[in-house]
This record gives sequence, structure tokens and C-alpha cells, in this order.
Amino acid sequence: MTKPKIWYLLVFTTFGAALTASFYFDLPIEPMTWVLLIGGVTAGSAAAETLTGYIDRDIDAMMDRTKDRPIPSGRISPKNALAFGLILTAISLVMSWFVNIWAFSLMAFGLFDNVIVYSKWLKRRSQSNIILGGFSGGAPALIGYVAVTTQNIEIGLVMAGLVFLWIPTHIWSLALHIKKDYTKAGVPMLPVVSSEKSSVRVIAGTTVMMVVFSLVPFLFGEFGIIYLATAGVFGAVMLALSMWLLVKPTEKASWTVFKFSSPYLTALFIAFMVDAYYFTPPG
Ligand code: HEM
Ligand SMILES: CC(C)=CCC/C(C)=C/CC/C(C)=C/COP(=O)(O)OP(=O)(O)O
Repeated sequence: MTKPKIWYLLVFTTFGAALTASFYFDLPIEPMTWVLLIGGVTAGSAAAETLTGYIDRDIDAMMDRTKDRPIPSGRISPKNALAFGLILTAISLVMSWFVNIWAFSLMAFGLFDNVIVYSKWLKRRSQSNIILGGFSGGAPALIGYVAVTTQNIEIGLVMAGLVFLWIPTHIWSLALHIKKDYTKAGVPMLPVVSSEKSSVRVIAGTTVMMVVFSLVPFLFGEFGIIYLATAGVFGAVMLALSMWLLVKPTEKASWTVFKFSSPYLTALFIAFMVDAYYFTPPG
């Protein structure tokens, strides 16, 4: 129900942002803060997945990729899934409340943006559904950062912004790969409502934006060579893959871009932590 193979990376961005802030400003993180932070974001991500699974139960039953999920397959009743999702939502809000008011506000915002703005309002109506719905994706990283500090908040915003800019490549490459599924369910993902030619151009364009944006932390002098080297190497691979998709838009290419997108994001968050541990900003 809660799609752990998705939320592990959401929780990892929280963990990475918190540890990066802790190393960067030499601020310790209490064990209780870790429990409340990681527990809260895990509950929040699981809540969002469960509630969006409840909202999407009708179209999930239509798509090959999702028809075996707990509600469409009858393993859990919609009523129980809704109750489970609401309980997880309450747990995540209470735990983030005990972290601090910033974490609580961002958790509430992330849940609202993902469940209501994205899943309820936009997913079936607009091809830009994942743009306005994408802010929720950056929320876990910002929650991790503000759990430690609100100083130099631009560092937390850059991490959240990186996740936000990563989403179009992540989901549109998948949507291109399973265009038939989304068409059957009537979900207007960009690759479903646009031609393949313009979809691969947009995916390549958003990948370029994401890779250029990923260099900002170094250009602002807030992170050093370890981060630059990682963002450079992994960014070059992401660019090469999306250029390959642009030139030869096959299902294999779109699947490869999709599957590499998560290791890309993971590598950058690891680089944030390692660099913050070894790199002290000038001045
Ligand atoms: C509006 C935002 C997002 C949408 C619509 C979206 C959509 C999807 C979809 C449809 C899948 C395939 C799931 C399946 O087949 O069961 C997926 C996989 C995944 N998503 Fe997202 N996603 C979003 C944001 C995020 C964010 C912010 C993260 C983490 C930071 C994330 C992490 C993952 C991971 C790790 C997978 C599995 C990837 C793999 O199988 O290699 N997603 N996403
Ligand atoms: C603050 C906080 C915890 C925020 C949660 C943010 C969050 C859960 C973001 C991920 C969104 C996501 C993977 C949506 C899946 O889309 P989908 O439902 O369209 O995917 P599907 O087609 O596989 O069902």
C-alpha cells in the first residue's frame, strides 16, 4: 500500500539534507530528533502513497503497472486504506510537530500538495500535474534541513529545488515508456498528450535544467570539489542518456533514463553529505 520502493528515496533525501546541515554547521542531531524526523517523513510518505492509492483506486485498476496494488486487487478495502492513510497522516504531523514548527508546516504542505493538489485536482486534468504536484517531492529534503537549522536556508532550498527539477525527467521518462497505460487510464501526463518527438525534447530540456541547477551549490561556494565532481560525472551520464532518448526515442531508452534517475539523485545527496563533512566554506 505505501510503495516502499518509492518512499525510501524520499526518506533518504530527508536523511541526507539533515546530515549535510549537521556537518556543514557542526550542529549535533539528537537521537530523538532522528527518530521523530525519519519516522515522521516515513509516515508522511507512506500516508501520501496510501491516500493517493485510495484516490487513484479506479484508474489503478485500469493500468497494468498498478492493477495488482492492494485496493484494486481487493487485498484491502478502500475504507480501511483511507483509515490507514489518515492514521499515518496524523502520526507524521504529530512527529514533525515535535521536531519543530518548520518541519510540521512543511509536512502539512507536502501532504496537501501531493494528495490534494497533485492527486485529487491535477493528475487527471492537466499535463503540468507533476509541476505543481512536484513541490511535495522537495518537501522531505527541506524538512530534513530545517530540522537541524534555518540558517543559510538557501542550501536547503537548493536541495529541495534539485528534487523538484528532477521529477519531470523521473516521471516523464516513465510515462513515455508506459504511454499506453496512462492513455488507458486517461491520465494526461505530458508524454501522453504530446507527440513523442516533443516529449523527448522536453525531457532533454528538463534534464539540462536539472544538471545546470545541480552546479549551483558549487558556484555559490557552498560546496566543494567532491560535490562538483559527483554532480559533474552523474550529470554527464544523465545528459548523455537524455540525448540518447532525444536522438533514438525507444522504450529501452526511456526506461533507462527512468531507472538511472533515482541512482542519480541518490549520488548527489551522498555527495552533499560527504562534501559537507570534508569541505569548510571560505570565510
Ligand atoms: C509528483 C511527483 C512524483 C510522481 C508523479 C512520481 C511517480 C512515480 C511513478 C508512477 C513511479 C513508478 C511506480 C510504480 O511503478 O510502482 C515512480 C517510481 C519511483 N519514484 Fe516517483 N514520482 C514522484 C516523485 C518522486 C520523488 C520526489 C521521489 C524521491 C525523491 C520519487 C522516488 C521514486 C522511486 C525511488 C521510484 C522507484 C524507481 C525505480 O523503480 O527505479 N518519486 N514514481
Ligand atoms: C512531506 C511529505 C512526506 C511529502 C510526501 C511527498 C511524496 C510522497 C512525493 C512522492 C509522490 C509520488 C511518488 C507520487 C506517485 O505518483 P502517482 O500516485 O501518480 O504514482 P502511481 O501512478 O504509481 O500511483
